[in-house]
Amino acid sequence: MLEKSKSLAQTSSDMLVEMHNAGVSRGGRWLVRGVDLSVRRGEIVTLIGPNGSGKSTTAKTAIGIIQPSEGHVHRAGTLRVGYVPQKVALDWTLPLSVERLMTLTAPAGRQEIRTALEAAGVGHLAERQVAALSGGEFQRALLARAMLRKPDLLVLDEPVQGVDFTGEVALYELIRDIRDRTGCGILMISHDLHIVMADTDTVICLNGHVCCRGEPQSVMDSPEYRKLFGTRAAEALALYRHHHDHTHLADGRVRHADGTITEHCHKDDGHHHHDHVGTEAPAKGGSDAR
Ligand SMILES: Nc1ncnc2c1ncn2[C@@H]1O[C@H](COP(=O)(O)OP(=O)(O)OP(=O)(O)O)[C@@H](O)[C@H]1O
Repeated sequence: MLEKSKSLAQTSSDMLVEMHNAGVSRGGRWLVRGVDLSVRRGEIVTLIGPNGSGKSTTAKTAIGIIQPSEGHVHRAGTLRVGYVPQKVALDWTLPLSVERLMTLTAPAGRQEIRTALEAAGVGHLAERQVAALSGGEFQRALLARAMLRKPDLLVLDEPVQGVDFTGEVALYELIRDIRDRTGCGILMISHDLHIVMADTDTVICLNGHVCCRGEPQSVMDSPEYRKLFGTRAAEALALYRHHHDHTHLADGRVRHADGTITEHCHKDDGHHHHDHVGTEAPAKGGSDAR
């Protein structure tokens, strides 16, 4: 198996990370395969997909925490990564202030910490115990910590987990502000199959492979949606739906719409007829079950 991960001077100066046909296998099983992905400076790329579809594995492979089992990952030579993982290992019974949380992974000066917390909208919580933070406040603190590294690439694994809808909209606005202010690229994993930030440049839907990709079109103008979530939410979020034209069998093989069964599927293998991205009616729907 090929194992390639390298920095290439030949990528354009804006290119932060590129994956070409990257796959990760463990114990004889492909966790994810055939991933093509790139994130440039100032770009927001969102990974969506059901649980276990390989989103975290893909993000970790992009930043070098995991080496690809096949394919290639190219990162800009001087790439600084800010990473907010899905799970943070904390002993919630121990006293830990927000300020101290900021220095658990790397040292940072007090002023620097204050500035980062202010920028994330939680400057007033520096002395607060982490266990006493709300879900949204905790995610903001983690974002502030990631920003301390002044990253070129910010990788956010489910940044709105445990956050209610209003908090989710506010967090997405903060993430967009961070991109606008710093010009960093953002690779984000969305916890929701259907809703992604309107500012996302590219949505990539994974299900062990790239099912489909494209731009989310922000057209949330249905009266029902606006009534439910408000006009502001409609401006901040976009709905992304897609159709599946194949089924993942229990043994890992793929049954296509035309009835054929293959070991794996790729978008150009001739079995797919309508991989696409579209903005549709706002009712949640579309299945991505294996
Ligand atoms: N080190 C590992 N060894 C074996 N299997 C693994 C390993 N890491 C992840 N997996 C499996 O790979 C699959 C993809 O996991 P991954 O965490 O990338 O999915 P995900 O899309 O991020 O899921 P979720 O939405 O639940 O967070 C899962 O079935 C998971 O159990």
